[in-house]
Formats: sequence, C-alpha cells, structure tokens
Amino acid sequence: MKIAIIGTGNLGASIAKGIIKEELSTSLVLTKKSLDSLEEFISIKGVQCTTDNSLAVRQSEVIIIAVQPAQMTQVLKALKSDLKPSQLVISTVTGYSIEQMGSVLGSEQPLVRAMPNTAIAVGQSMTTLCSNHPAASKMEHALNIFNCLGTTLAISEDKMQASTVVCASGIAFWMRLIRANTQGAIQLGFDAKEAHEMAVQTCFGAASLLVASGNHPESEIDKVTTPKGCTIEGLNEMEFRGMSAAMIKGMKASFDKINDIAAVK
Ligand SMILES: NC(=O)C1=CN([C@@H]2O[C@H](COP(=O)(O)OP(=O)(O)OC[C@H]3O[C@@H](n4cnc5c(N)ncnc54)[C@H](O)[C@@H]3O)[C@@H](O)[C@H]2O)C=CC1
Ligand SMILES: O=C(O)[C@@H]1CCC=N1
Repeated sequence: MKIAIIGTGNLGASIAKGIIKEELSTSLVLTKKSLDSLEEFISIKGVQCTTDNSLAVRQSEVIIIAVQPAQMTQVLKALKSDLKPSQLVISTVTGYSIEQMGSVLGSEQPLVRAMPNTAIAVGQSMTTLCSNHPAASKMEHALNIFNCLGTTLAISEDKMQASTVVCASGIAFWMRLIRANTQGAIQLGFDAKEAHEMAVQTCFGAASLLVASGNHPESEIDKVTTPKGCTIEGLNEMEFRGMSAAMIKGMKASFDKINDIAAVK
C-alpha cells in the first residue's frame, strides 16, 4: 500500500512509526513544513520525506492528513487538484467535519475521519473512525489499516469529539496518573527508576487483566480489597480526595474545549 502523511508532527510521526513497525506500506511519503525533525525517517527503506504535499499525494493511494485544525482548510485547498476519487483521504484533524472536508474536496472524494492516539507508534492505538462515504469498502479499507496499528471502533461522526477526549487526550490523562503513582512510590522509599518501572508494569498489568477477562474494573478491585485491609483504606482516601470526580470533570472540560476548537473554524 502506498501511503502519504501530510503534516508529520507529533501524531503524524507516531503514525509513521507504527506503519513502519508493522510493515504496512510499500511506499510511505512524509511531509512537513520543514524537514528538520524527520531525520530518523530519512534513511528508512521505502520512506521519503518531503515538503512537497502535491508530490506525496500523486505517489499515494491513501492520504492521511494530520495538520493542526487551523491549517486544514488551506492544506485541503492546495491538495484538491492532485486528488482523485480512487484515493482515500483520512483526516485525524480535531473538530474538522467530513462535511467541511467535502465542501473543499467535493462529494466524489472518499473521506474518513480517524482519531488515533500516539500509542499508534507501538501498534497499540485505540482509534475511532467514521465516514459518510456511501462506498462501505472505503471505510473497511481504513478500518483494516488502523486494525494493524491497534484496536478500532467505528462510530457516528457526532461522537468523534467525545472519542478524542477518551482516546487521544486519554493518553495524557493516563500518563499523569502513572506519574502520580510514581511520585507516591518514591515517597514510600523507592528510587525514581524503580518507582517508574513498578508503576508502568502495574498499570500495564491492570489494563491487561481487563483486556484478557472482559471484566468490569470493580470486579478486579473486589479481588484486591481485603476487608479492613490497606487497599480499601487507600482507595477510599483517594475517592474522598476526588480521584474519580477529577477524571470525569477533567474529561468534560476537555470536551467543552474541543467544541470551542470546532466552532472557531
Ligand atoms: N497529538 C495527538 O496525540 C493527537 C492529535 N490529533 C490531531 O492531529 C492533528 C495533528 O496534531 P499534532 O501532530 O499534535 O500537531 P503538530 O503541530 O505536532 O503537527 C502538525 C504538523 O503539520 C505540519 N504542517 C502544517 N502545515 C503543513 C503543510 N501545509 N504541509 C505539510 N505539513 C504541514 C507542521 O509542520 C507540523 O509538523 C491535530 O489536528 C490534532 O488535533 C489527533 C489525535 C491525537
Ligand atoms: O490536545 C489536542 O487538542 C489534540 C487533540 C487530541 C490530542 N491532542
């Protein structure tokens, strides 16, 4: 498969790493305004780095656009004359609707919105996708690509913003909780390296238990909380201090902000 990534910044580079790791492409063209931070990709076989979006589009079957929302309209207008209906355009741009894309590129162009997260670099993204293209095969094609880079969920477009908070911003939320856990471990006497290793593996173990069993988290919590024991003591203190409420309120604040971002374009 010949793939182009237009806008190889934080997310675009993560997608590129995942594509390279999973050997998904025969040709991968990465574009960016300036190529200075793409050195790590330059010598990889089958990868081309360029500032020329037009060249990237002409050489590719699948075009993934990962620019900032404010850059999107200008990028689409510039790409329009190079795009053909046989090519699939996948946008990861927050808050930029399929209708907005279609109003620039025309209704014949197959368009998919995807919301991956940066764990795509290691083949562990949770990616949500939607499309309004009548040809189901185009959505299937997009799902197949992202299924090779983690797990996917096809959703309706009105849930894209919410899924951005849960899955894309979610990486940062979980990272901050892991950091807090590490800080706690250091306070209990471990050095930073030990604390980091213990926090990361314990978090990975907790998620792995849920993936493998399909259980609700509370059922796994029940197995750990000895009556009158230390776990329930710690959990109840965390809840008293607002742990669950902080996560939920933070996600709602994030969601409100996304709606602001979508409204300004
Ligand atoms: N960072 C993340 O975890 C996620 C980001 N997103 C969304 O993906 C998009 C990209 O986000 P980031 O990678 O964080 O932003 P970023 O700012 O790191 O990357 C955007 C890249 O686009 C390039 N660019 C701008 N105009 C260009 C043009 N005309 N031609 C070629 N390249 C151009 C810039 O040089 C930059 O490297 C945003 O819309 C964001 O909301 C979605 C999911 C997760
Ligand atoms: O923070 C942001 O606005 C973007 C969208 C999700 C992750 N990064």
